[in-house]
Amino acid sequence: MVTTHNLGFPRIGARRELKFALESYWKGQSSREELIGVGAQLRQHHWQQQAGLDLVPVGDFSFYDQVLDMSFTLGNLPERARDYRGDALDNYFRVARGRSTSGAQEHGACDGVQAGEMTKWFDTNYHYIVPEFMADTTFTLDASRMLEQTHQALAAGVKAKPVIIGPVTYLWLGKSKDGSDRLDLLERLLPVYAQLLDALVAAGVEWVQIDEPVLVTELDPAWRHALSLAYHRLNGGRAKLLLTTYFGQLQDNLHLACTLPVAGLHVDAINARNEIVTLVDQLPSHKVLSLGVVNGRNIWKTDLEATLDWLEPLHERLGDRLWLAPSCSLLHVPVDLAAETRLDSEIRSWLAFALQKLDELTGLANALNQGRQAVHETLAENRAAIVSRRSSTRVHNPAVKAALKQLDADMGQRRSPFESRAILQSELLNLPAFPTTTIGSFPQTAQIRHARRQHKAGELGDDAYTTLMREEIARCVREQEALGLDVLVHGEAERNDMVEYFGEQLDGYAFSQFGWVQSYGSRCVKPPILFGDISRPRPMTVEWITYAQSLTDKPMKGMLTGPVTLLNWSFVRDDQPRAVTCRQLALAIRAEVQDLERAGVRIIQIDEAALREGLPLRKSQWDAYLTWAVEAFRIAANGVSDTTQIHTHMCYSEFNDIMPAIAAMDADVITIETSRSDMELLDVFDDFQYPNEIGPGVYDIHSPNIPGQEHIVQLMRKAAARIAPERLWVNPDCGLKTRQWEEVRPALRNMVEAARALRAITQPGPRGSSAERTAHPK
Ligand SMILES: Nc1nc2c(c(=O)[nH]1)N[C@@H](CNc1ccc(C(=O)N[C@@H](CCC(=O)N[C@@H](CCC(=O)N[C@@H](CCC(=O)O)C(=O)O)C(=O)O)C(=O)O)cc1)CN2
Ligand code: MET
Ligand SMILES: [Zn+2]
Repeated sequence: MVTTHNLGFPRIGARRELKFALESYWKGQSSREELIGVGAQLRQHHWQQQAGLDLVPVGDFSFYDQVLDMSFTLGNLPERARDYRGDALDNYFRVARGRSTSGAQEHGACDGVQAGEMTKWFDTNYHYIVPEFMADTTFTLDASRMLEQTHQALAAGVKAKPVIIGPVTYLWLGKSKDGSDRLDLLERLLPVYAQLLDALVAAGVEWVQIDEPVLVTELDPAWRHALSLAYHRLNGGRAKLLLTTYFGQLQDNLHLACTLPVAGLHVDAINARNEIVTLVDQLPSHKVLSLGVVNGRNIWKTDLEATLDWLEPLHERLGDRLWLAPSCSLLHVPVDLAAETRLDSEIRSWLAFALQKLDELTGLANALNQGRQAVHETLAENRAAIVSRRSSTRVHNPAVKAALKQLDADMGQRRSPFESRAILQSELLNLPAFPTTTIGSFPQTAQIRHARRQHKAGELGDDAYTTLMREEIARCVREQEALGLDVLVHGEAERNDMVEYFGEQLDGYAFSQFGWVQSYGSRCVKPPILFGDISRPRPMTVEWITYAQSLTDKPMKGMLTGPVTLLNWSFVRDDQPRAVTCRQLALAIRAEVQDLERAGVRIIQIDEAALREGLPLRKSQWDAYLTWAVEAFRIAANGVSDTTQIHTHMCYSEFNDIMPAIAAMDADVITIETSRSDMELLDVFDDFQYPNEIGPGVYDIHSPNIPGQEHIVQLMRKAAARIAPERLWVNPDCGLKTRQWEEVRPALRNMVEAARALRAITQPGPRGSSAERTAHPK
């Protein structure tokens, strides 16, 4: 019999129950017990929903992040959080979210602490809390969370398979704080893992899923050796280990993955389909092979018959050793398609969310165990959906395909080089030195969200909604004028999200009502569903921006999301290369850029926050990706005259290995995150002689702390030591939507004051002047 199992279930809840419970607890509106109760109920419910499987994941639930959970399990708290005497859950949230000292003083305790760094989980839009290491880091087991959840599951009759992050991936995900080698900690880490595995077996489980997704990345010999050492050491215990990889191919780690001494191996059979036959050949005959045959990263139905055509011969060879699962944890997809009553029924028939994906898995297993005849109805229904999607006129739009054919290289080319553009733009815009601006969004207040919800529910008419949003924009403009900012934004009040908002307005996109996916902590996104050829039926932002511009004499930035970010943060079609989809998006955004220019908008920002995120996990594939991604941005951005200033924004700062691509985007101004790194990350712009203008973030918007004016001046002076001052802008790290006005106001006031102070102490040359001295990289 084929065994079915799942690698992880979306824990936020079908109605985001966990999000609301967390936020209410954080605001002090509900008790610790209530929060813990919601967690227990969600787990129970999710196990019930997975009861049709042979093995169900346990320990995949988390109150904030599974990597932070692992840090607590291993006793690896950041030094600054170690001797906290308060409640353990409270300490966990302190590390996850940070706590400002000023806030703490209100409670009469000094429990302020800096948040752990957050970074993206492989190539997903999920963000984890980075483990921190030092040469003297030691580990001690705290198995309480894993054991409680395991006991809860076993008591409820769940066929529990605990899930943990493997030791090598755990080290790989973390950062050394003192420059020491993380791998030196492996010897200290392994005994704690051995204890944890023993404790789980003692609790009554047979299998443990141990995730080592590092196996799909390029590993140097030291990391491969670490894997070998780790699993030879852990092999002595009684737990049956299912070594689990996902998100890619094993390639040159394939042999290693096959030979590590474990009881079973899980691989992503969506991304690594071409490796499976080799794997079956090489895998020792006592091992189980779990194939991830249902895509855990998208929302399309699996082609069941094609999958069976491929699986049946493998089943014949492997027999009971064959297990089936989704390709990765279902954390990255929404819970239940059944809730989506408003989706167009044709499009809906093509989709599968987490619960539907598990049904597909059971269907496949039944077909293998009992023959296709046993599930012929399921197969017929599935076939109809697959055929309908393949041939639907909703998917294919000849006009879009024709426009794509018309694309030529000139479309991605500005008319003049940056040096000439900078001079023209500076004459026209007449900005002071160190111009101040923000990244786009201002606080999304409860009133704004509430109004949008009422509008969506039909309780608030279009006109009333527009009026409310205009009022919010007007308020935002007034606030910025009062602060004395130089380049204003409209504040993005009318946008639910920077990606979904555009998805809702483009043809070729569908969107769900409840398709939430966790992005970090309690924050979720509802990725729109890109199912067909993309076109823009009408301008999307022009009215809002021209309204905002009409309220002020200061320049108003147009604000768009770029094609690469729309692609990477949507669920996209799998029936054509991503590069092609991206080019279609680029054409739609290009038309919007040109409409904004025509409407008199002189500065247009095109956010590419997810450009780096889309980098393939293997460096050998970076060039190909960057080539089409940069080309798409250039098509979107460069259809304007020299006098229009193009900005782009990226909310990260590690550009070291992609600098030529960043320069090739040729944006007039790029705003980036740098405040936490003390401007050191600008070295690469200096080394590379990046020629265009840069706004290094001086205000860490992820922290509740308000940056002082002095601090900002210091940061900017450090920036000016690396970048010619006439090419510098002053701005926050990212948008302000998750912050409160009470925090934003004083922070921006200090930022504007800092820019004024800078102007008094530094007199930069005219804009465009230093650019002439540096060679253009292309
Ligand atoms: N797509 C995307 N990815 C991204 C980012 C991003 O901004 N967008 N930023 C980076 C960090 N990730 C983030 C992800 C989400 C949020 C965020 O703020 N999400 C919001 C939801 C945003 C949203 O879509 N809001 C909707 C729905 C709001 C809502 O929940 N309304 C309530 C009702 C409220 C009321 O009636 O008062 C409801 O429907 O129940 C809207 O504004 O319309 C949240 O989780 O709280 C922030 C950062 C990286 N990845
Ligand atoms: N313009 C967007 C904002 O300010 C950019 C965000 S990048 C995640 O929110
Ligand atoms: Zn950002």
